[in-house]
Amino acid sequence: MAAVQNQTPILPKLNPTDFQIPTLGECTFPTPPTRSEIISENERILYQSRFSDPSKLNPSLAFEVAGLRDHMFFDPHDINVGIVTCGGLCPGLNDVIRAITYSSLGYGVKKVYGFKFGYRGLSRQGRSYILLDTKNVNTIHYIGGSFLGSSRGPVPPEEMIETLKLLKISVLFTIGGDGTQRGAKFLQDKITEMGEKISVIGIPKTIDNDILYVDKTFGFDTAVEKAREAIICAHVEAKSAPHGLSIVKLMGRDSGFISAKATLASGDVNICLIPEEPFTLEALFKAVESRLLRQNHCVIVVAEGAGAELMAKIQPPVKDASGNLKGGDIGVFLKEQIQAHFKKLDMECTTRYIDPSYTIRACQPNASDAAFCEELGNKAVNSALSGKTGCIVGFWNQQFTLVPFSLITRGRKMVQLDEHMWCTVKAMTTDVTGRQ
Ligand SMILES: Nc1ncnc2c1ncn2[C@@H]1O[C@H](COP(=O)(O)OP(=O)(O)O)[C@@H](O)[C@H]1O
Ligand SMILES: O=P(O)(O)OC[C@H]1O[C@](O)(COP(=O)(O)O)[C@@H](O)[C@@H]1O
Ligand SMILES: [Mg+2]
Repeated sequence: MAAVQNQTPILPKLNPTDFQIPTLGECTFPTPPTRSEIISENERILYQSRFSDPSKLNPSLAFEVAGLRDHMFFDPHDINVGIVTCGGLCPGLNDVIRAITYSSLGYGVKKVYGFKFGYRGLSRQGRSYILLDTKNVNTIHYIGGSFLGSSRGPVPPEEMIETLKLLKISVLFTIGGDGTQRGAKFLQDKITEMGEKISVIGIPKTIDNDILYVDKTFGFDTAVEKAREAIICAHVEAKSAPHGLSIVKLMGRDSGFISAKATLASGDVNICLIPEEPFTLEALFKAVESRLLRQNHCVIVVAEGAGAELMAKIQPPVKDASGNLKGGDIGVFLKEQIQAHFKKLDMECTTRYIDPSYTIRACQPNASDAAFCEELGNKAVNSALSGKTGCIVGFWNQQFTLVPFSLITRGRKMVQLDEHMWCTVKAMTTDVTGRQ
């Protein structure tokens, strides 16, 4: 097998201090009787759970546990909290908003502010919010999207702090992806510099599942489920036409997890293209051609960030408002290139192009994601009341963790070309890297 490239710093040099969560100070308020599990401050979740030599296992490389402590830093009856959702939509946003609202009010928090349209709602010019209560969030989990709206684009941390202080907000929950948590880190650094006692707790959101040190983000399972439905339809279309070719484009700017997982889940994909593994058009044409001649149909799944090097030759990538690089439409490009190729060959190829991107991320979460969101929201509130700050509530080895902003903002999680999941995809599909 050709040497694989490993883009993600999955096992970078980590120090025990990298896992330390900042706290606002001593917890002096006894936690009221609660149904929530009380976490001892010393409990940890090992970073490395798989090993061959136990003597080399370093137990100080471990995550703090998300959840309630026996004492609280904040007296909930004295504080207001805020919630903001930023970046692209993701199934489950409303479920997390609802869980945080219910949990906060359950502890007796005075007011829950929901900021409108991302960080913009915390800015001086665009300041906009609504008070959340059990009535107005009661049924928001029945639908997708964000009840608060979302946006991309920066806001100076000074302006956000001004808003937080004006509304006497002691905790801000930042629901968003890597960009949001970078912004949250910026904000929390400024809060520390100014000596303010405001906690910033992130809840990682992204259908792309590209957050470092988090096994799975909410909405990802739903996105895979929806992507699989699209692939099944694409397969039906391809099989029903002479020399039928279906191309399904899925989201995934830098990481191809949705495409890879949906390929595994459907079993109907013949070629899977992700940003992490370059491919050549020549190898792709050859693979489609031989598949059509042998089996009469072919299904290609392509993540939006795949073939970035090919696309860059046609049109340089542009930046979105948050600074994320976006290339041209790889799905449309492939459709046109393949059609032109078969025209030249004078070979029939009935091409269908399916792009379910926005329908996948705007939908209601599935049951498993909805339950996950409920727990994430509760863990976020519990951790914030315990004086934790500067971290997200993560999920690692089936446990809810606290992961410092400084750790998750080191990069983006990507598919490792030698990991079992991708190797299984490769075994089920045709290689078009041009290396074989
Ligand atoms: N390095 C950064 N510093 C400060 N704010 C950032 C940074 N990166 C992103 N943001 C802000 O976070 C928000 C969401 O980021 P974005 O990348 O669009 O989505 P996501 O959080 O889903 O990755 C935007 O308002 C963006 O301006
Ligand atoms: O149309 P938009 O808002 O730029 O969203 C598209 C982006 O959303 C995503 O699905 C998720 O990205 P974020 O989690 O960073 O918001 C990307 O894969 C995709 O490029
Ligand atoms: Mg992002």
